[in-house]
Amino acid sequence: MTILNNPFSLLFITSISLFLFRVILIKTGFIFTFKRKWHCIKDCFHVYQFFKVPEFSESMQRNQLYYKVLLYLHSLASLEDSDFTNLFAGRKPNEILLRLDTNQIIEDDFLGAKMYWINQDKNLVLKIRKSDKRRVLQPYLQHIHTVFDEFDGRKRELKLYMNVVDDQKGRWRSVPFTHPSTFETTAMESDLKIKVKSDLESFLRAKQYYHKLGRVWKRSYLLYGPSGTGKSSFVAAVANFLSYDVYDIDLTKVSDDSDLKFLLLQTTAKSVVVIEDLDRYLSEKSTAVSSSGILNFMDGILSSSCGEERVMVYTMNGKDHVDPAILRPGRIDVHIHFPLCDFTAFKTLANSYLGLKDHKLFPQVEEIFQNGSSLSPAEIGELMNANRGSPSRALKSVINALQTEGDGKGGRCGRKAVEESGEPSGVFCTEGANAVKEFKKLYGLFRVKSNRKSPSFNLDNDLKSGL
Ligand SMILES: Nc1ncnc2c1ncn2[C@@H]1O[C@H](COP(=O)(O)OP(=O)(O)OP(=O)(O)O)[C@@H](O)[C@H]1O
Ligand SMILES: [Mg+2]
Repeated sequence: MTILNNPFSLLFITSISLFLFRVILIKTGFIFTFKRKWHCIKDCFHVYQFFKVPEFSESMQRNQLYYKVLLYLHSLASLEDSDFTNLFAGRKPNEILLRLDTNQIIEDDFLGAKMYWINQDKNLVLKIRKSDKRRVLQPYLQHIHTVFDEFDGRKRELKLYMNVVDDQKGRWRSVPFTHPSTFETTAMESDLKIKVKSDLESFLRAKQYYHKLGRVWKRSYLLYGPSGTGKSSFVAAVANFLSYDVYDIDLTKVSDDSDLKFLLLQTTAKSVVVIEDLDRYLSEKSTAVSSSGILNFMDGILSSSCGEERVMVYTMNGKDHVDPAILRPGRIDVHIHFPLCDFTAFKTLANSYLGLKDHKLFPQVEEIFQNGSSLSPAEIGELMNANRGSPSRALKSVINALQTEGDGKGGRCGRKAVEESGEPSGVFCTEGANAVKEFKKLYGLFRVKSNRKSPSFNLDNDLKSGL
């Protein structure tokens, strides 16, 4: 009693009690529970309005706003305060990304109003006080657009989408697209490279132009040529050049023509949609999609509603056995031939793989190429890679491989030429030939060997610089 009568003791006990109470509040999470209850009580005195942003529209098209909002929410600091957050490894070393989990609520402040986002399965729901709605809703949505555009302006993380079978959450699965191929690393005629780049650049700027013409804002390319000539690498270079995502369609996983349409519907703008080895699918009939299904995919009415701002790419080993309807003028905008390696392509490869701009063996290589080439850039690149420790050895092994792997006649004749020149190249000759054979086995290159003598890259259709 005497202690309680003493004001100093009383003050001391009160301070200790308050301190302990604070510690309990903070350490136990009681304060969070209290805050939550308080919110519930406050909610009873406000009327809220809800706005749903679904991932897909009624016609199963992807809703761009959904992705914009999701990206915006992932940029908010308050994401860390959500009860349950997913953690993912980022692209940079040691980078960790936070991602909202389903049924979690994230808070945002805008112009003094509280905005709540609820992540439901395939929907994002905005909860906002009715009294704030008229004042803040429009500016808030505009703010989300601006943040997204700023983010998109910086180099965004590209994605590679692949179609899967029987998936409940949509037909596309994505992984980060990290293919390093660029136009600089692709060996092709420099004139052609410049034309393709300017065609893509003018396509990017031509939205109004296409619409004035009543055309869908898309551009399609057919890449054809033997295996290992850089068709797939070219697709990656296009995607990196445009900063577009890639949708790679595996036709064996498409159940019928309408399924193919459905897949196209689910692609997003700013993307490269690719069908690789189209000729093989059609000739082997390894897909349930018909030729007319492919034609509809290429230019069907569907593309007018969801084909905007897309680059479509089809690759083939050769055009010979393909339905002429697919190749008819006007259907695919640009045809690009990918030939076997020529001297120009060789020099680009030597520069990339060996850091060589010139070498005393170059004239010899050029002479061999003048008789026609028998190897693809992939094969020559692999020989250079295997001998990258010694540029001279790499070049000799390329020379020997070109001579040995020539069309029989070229092989014998070439080897003789080397032997006559007194070069100690017998070893390289065998090594080169074996290396190429091994490489061919590895990459399944023993298949089609058509178009062996393909003198240069060419565009079947002139690229229209006006577009
Ligand atoms: N023109 C080229 N320039 C630079 N590298 C090339 C070129 N062609 C092929 N390569 C190299 O060879 C490898 C295989 O090339 P790629 O997969 O692009 O060939 P492809 O034409 O798509 O073959 P396929 O018809 O078998 O699919 C790649 O790793 C690439 O680096
Ligand atoms: Mg390929």
